[in-house]
Amino acid sequence: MKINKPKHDVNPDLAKERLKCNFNIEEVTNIIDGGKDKTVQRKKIEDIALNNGASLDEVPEECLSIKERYENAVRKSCVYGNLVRNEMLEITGIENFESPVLRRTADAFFKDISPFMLHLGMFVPTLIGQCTPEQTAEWLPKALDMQIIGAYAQTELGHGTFIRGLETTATYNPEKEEFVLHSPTITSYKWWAGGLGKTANHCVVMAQLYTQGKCHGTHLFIVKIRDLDTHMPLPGITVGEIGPRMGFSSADNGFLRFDHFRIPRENMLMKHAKVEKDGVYVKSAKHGKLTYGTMVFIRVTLVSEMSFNISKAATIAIRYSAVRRQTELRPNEPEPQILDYPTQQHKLFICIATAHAFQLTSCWLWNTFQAVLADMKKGNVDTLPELHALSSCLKAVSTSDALSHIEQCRFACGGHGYMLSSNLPFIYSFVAATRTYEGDYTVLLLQTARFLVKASEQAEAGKKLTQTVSYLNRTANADRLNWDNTHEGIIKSFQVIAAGKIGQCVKSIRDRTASGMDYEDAWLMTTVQLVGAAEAHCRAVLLNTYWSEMRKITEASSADVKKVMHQLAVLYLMYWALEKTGDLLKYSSVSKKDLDELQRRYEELLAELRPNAVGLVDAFDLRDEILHSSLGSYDGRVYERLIEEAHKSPLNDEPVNQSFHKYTKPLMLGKL
Ligand SMILES: CCCCC/C=C\C/C=C\C/C=C\C/C=C\C/C=C\CCCCC(=O)SCCNC(=O)CCNC(=O)[C@H](O)C(C)(C)COP(=O)(O)OP(=O)(O)OC[C@H]1O[C@@H](n2cnc3c(N)ncnc32)[C@H](O)[C@@H]1OP(=O)(O)O
Ligand SMILES: Cc1cc2nc3c(=O)[nH]c(=O)nc-3n(C[C@H](O)[C@H](O)[C@H](O)COP(=O)(O)OP(=O)(O)OC[C@H]3O[C@@H](n4cnc5c(N)ncnc54)[C@H](O)[C@@H]3O)c2cc1C
Repeated sequence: MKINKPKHDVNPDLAKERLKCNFNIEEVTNIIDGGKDKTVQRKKIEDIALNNGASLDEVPEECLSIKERYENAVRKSCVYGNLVRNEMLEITGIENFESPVLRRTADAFFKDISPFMLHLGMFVPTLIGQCTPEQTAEWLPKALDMQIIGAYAQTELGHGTFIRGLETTATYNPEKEEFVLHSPTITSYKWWAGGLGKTANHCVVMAQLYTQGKCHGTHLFIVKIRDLDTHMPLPGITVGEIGPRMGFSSADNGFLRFDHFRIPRENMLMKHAKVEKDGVYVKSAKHGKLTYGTMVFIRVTLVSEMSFNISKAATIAIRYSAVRRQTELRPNEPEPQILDYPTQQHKLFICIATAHAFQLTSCWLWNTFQAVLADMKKGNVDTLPELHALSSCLKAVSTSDALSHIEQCRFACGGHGYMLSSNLPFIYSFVAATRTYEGDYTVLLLQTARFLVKASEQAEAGKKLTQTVSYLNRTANADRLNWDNTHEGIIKSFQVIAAGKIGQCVKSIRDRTASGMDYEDAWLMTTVQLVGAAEAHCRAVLLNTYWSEMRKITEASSADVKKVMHQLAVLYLMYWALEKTGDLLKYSSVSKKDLDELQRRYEELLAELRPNAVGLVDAFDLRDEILHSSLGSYDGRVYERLIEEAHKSPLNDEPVNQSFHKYTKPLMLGKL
């Protein structure tokens, strides 16, 4: 495999680590990419991005003012967008505009985020999923060609989670064949939409549809908000940026208020429901929630996005841990590499395993999503509830796990991990947002819980369940599982934990309703348990999917690759078994002795993986331009880079800052 040769000598400790690696790195890279041809394609696309102006910042993004950061991000987005349009999509195929490869190369341009991300990330997918063929023909080519730039404006100041509570109205006027968009209250301001504040000239808007005096609930509309030539907001539109945030600092999250703003009837996205010219409302959808389709799509893609983010953080922290030496273990011996500490391995090796677990699960989820879309094309929506339940819990758990693993990577890098130049704070604050946006963690787990409670009741009634909950058919009446200290045994025990927790939720709800509570209150009182049950179900799905997909995908691999991939998956199973010992003790016959044995094997496995740690992160094949990290570069020149980055601080532009003469000196002289 062609690697991008470092310009400098590689740090000797890192070089030694690479000699220790006992498997073929390229083979693992191919597995992660989904095949050798995909690796070749990815590298070709990365070359286009990296040879054409990526990383073109003279001053680090974070040293710029808010305005400069935004303007710089727009400049780079235009360079990048042009490459996507003219070169990269030629390679992926236009239908793959959401390819993770494009997302990955975008990181070479932006440490933080592109103001155009939501254009490709949500605006275009909404057009694809919600337009009639005529509307698609009208809007999609313009959007893909970036003649129009869009945002996705759903959330309002007063409501994000509860979509049915949105207040923006779209009232149909049959005389003029127009909708009138209006924001009737302060809480109905659209709020948060990425790219809306300053960049977009169009947006998709979720609003309550009124026609013939009746509200038909939330529907989607495409709205031109700015003049295409002057970029001035159109009359009736108030639009702006919502202000500084924890992350997303180079983008322009926006607010938007409508004052009786008129749009043509054809601007309602009418794939699933329409308003006729005379104002008659016609619903064609066989399922009530198809307008939520873009959210399901993004939740599906976020699982792979989390794998990518963990792999970046793990690469940085593991390479750094190979270079960093700290503390004397024995007198007169060199300080060990911090990677030699089992506690460090415990923080970091799970990150490698989790990146693989999420990558394989995301491919499986993507295939499930495609199968559901194919069913829906044939008019069958029966498989949608299971997809919604799955994508909800996998989005919730993958973003939450990614966040805590990335935080561990930062801890693993000590003080230097706190530097923005390490890139870990950027990765962390980006992922922190994912736990909230596209459906908050708790809220989405409660959606999965609804599905699980129903499934449990069906299992109780002897009905055969769909694949991801079929374990409820086998375990619904099982009291405590006989502990079986094998890999399959661990997976089964997670299914029994999930079944036990779901069963306990059903019982709590029934007990509460039996004692006179109405169902809504009984549900509400049980929500802490319901969130736990949905999380347990998600863990069972993740463990089972990772294990079975890993075995499938490595069937033809070399023995060494098979071994190391197997070790990672076992590490993942053991890690989660040890994290959930309380649940295991409650729902299986596991003993203290079994758990001690599991702990011992886990610690041995960390030591077995240790020589391959750097090789495993090298297999993620993240080029320095994508990693943007003083701590994680391929050559391990950590200290040199930290100093180089320090010199870029604008505070070092002059030896004495003017504030000394203005404030400090007068203070020192008592002249303030
Ligand atoms: C040009 C160069 C540019 C450079 C660009 C660089 C790179 C780009 C390249 C690629 C991009 C790649 C990636 C981009 C990735 C990500 C994008 C990035 C950022 C995204 C930013 C975030 C955007 C947002 O946040 S948008 C707003 C999202 N909002 C939410 O998610 C709200 C959450 N709330 C809900 O979903 C719902 O309100 C709810 C909680 C589900 C409740 O809904 P409700 O209507 O009240 O329903 P109810 O609870 O009563 O349930 C009834 C019934 O319906 C079922 N149900 C609910 N939802 C669904 C559904 N979606 N599908 C199917 N069924 C559903 C529910 O289960 C109930 O069923 P039942 O009655 O129990 O049977
Ligand atoms: C960086 C970022 C980018 C975003 N981009 C966009 C965008 O482009 N377009 C867009 O439309 N939106 C966007 N959003 C908005 C985002 O989708 C919402 O913030 C998100 O859906 C959560 O909704 P909320 O803010 O109303 O939180 P709330 O619903 O108010 O949640 C607050 C708390 O209440 C809890 N809670 C709420 N409801 C329940 C319930 N039923 N049961 C139990 N607990 C509950 C939640 O768990 C949470 O802890 C973005 C947000 C962020 C942070």
